[in-house]
Amino acid sequence: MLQIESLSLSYRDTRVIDDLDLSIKRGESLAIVGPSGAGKSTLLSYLYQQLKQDAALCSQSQGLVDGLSVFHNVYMGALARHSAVYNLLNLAWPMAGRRQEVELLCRELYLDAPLHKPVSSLSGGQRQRVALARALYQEKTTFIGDESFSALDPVMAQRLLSLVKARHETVIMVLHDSELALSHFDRIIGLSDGKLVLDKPASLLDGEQLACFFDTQMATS
Ligand SMILES: Nc1ncnc2c1ncn2[C@@H]1O[C@H](COP(=O)(O)OP(=O)(O)OP(=O)(O)O)[C@@H](O)[C@H]1O
Repeated sequence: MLQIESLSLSYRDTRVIDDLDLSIKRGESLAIVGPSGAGKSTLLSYLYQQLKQDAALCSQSQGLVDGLSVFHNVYMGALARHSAVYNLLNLAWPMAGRRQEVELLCRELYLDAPLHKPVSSLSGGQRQRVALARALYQEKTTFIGDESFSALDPVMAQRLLSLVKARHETVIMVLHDSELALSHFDRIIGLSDGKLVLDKPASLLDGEQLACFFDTQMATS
């Protein structure tokens, strides 16, 4: 699906991704781990740029429009699937079918906030689920997520990850949770200072081998 060779990325004079080789196969679930500043988000946005025709991105910054409702924010995921006129009409006067779709999706994500509520009044975990719903509503074959579950408890994170995997052929995610990476992903890659220092099937790894890729575990070890 994607083959990257000798990739280097910089911000001004600072090298953030350094001489990285990576291939990703269709159908894989790939977790990206690494301490803060290792270059995970930079690599993820590069992957999205390469795959965006078929991929939905759920980024760390979320990109929600605070003044707009849950419905409007989620519906934005479908803008590319409809004509401009249809979108304008539907954003002004939401159609029953679209409302039902968004409502059902929110229910599947255990998001109990009313659809008309502005996202500015939601909790961090609710906002994260609105961003997730918008990405799922794009109905792409690949999901690219940057710490998409960081504001949720581990049980909820596992439920939502299962849902994301059921709806996408390929899943690529930056994770800050070694349990989740080990239990739900086929393959784990680890970054350190912009270099790819780990690339193994999750079945060959354990929590101890991953500890150095997580800031909290580094701080407590
Ligand atoms: N827009 C930017 N301008 C300048 N430097 C940046 C920018 N974005 C990221 N960087 C730098 O690039 C490096 C890697 O950042 P990146 O966000 O990719 O790391 P990360 O592994 O995702 O970190 P975190 O886990 O904290 O989100 C960091 O040193 C960061 O300061």
